[in-house]
Amino acid sequence: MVLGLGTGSTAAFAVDRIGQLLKEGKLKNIVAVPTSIRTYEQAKSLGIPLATLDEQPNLDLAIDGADEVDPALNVVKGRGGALLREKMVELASKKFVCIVDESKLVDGLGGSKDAMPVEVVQFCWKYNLERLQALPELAGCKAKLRMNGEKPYVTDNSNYIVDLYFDTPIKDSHAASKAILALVGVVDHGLFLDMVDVVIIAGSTGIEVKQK
Ligand SMILES: O=C(CO)[C@H](O)[C@H](O)COP(=O)(O)O
Repeated sequence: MVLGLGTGSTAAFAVDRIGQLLKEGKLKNIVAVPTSIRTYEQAKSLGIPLATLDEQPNLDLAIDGADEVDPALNVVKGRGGALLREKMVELASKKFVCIVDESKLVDGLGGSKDAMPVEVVQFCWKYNLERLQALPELAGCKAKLRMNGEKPYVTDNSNYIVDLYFDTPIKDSHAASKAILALVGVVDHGLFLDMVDVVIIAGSTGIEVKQK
């Protein structure tokens, strides 16, 4: 089985568990494609056999966390900065499972008031930040360059991230996705639309599984 390994504090538990099952001999014949350098290092330290997307372009299953989940199982991802590799790996997977806790559930994407990330090239990032903020499809959003201390945060792909903040949920996330991707210099965004097959939600009363 070819497995996509997500990034973030929740996905890290899944990666640990996969490593443990391999060690105990309860899981065999898997190869995993990590979605970030962080996850690559974690998986390597656990002895999980690894490959790149170039080597394994057809994945059976990808497991990852998410920042927001709407009722149609569309999600926001990328507050951990790994959105581009996550989207590439998860789109290449036959099945994509998200694991979240109930705090991630929203009525509409952008509704948590926290960041919806957009990965942009470093060249004239400010120009693109202003163009993102001015898109009618993102009406009223505030855009901020993600920082790492005094310096801009740099992704595994050597790009910057512009975080978008909304007062109210995005009206039409498909239109927003299209408009963002039409800006030259934008690499990708954290709207993962029509991608998730299953969401496993941990809540105070137990586990709930939602599927498409
Ligand atoms: O998209 C991601 C990283 O780019 C993460 O999956 C997302 O931010 C959720 O992280 P966490 O499980 O730590 O809340």
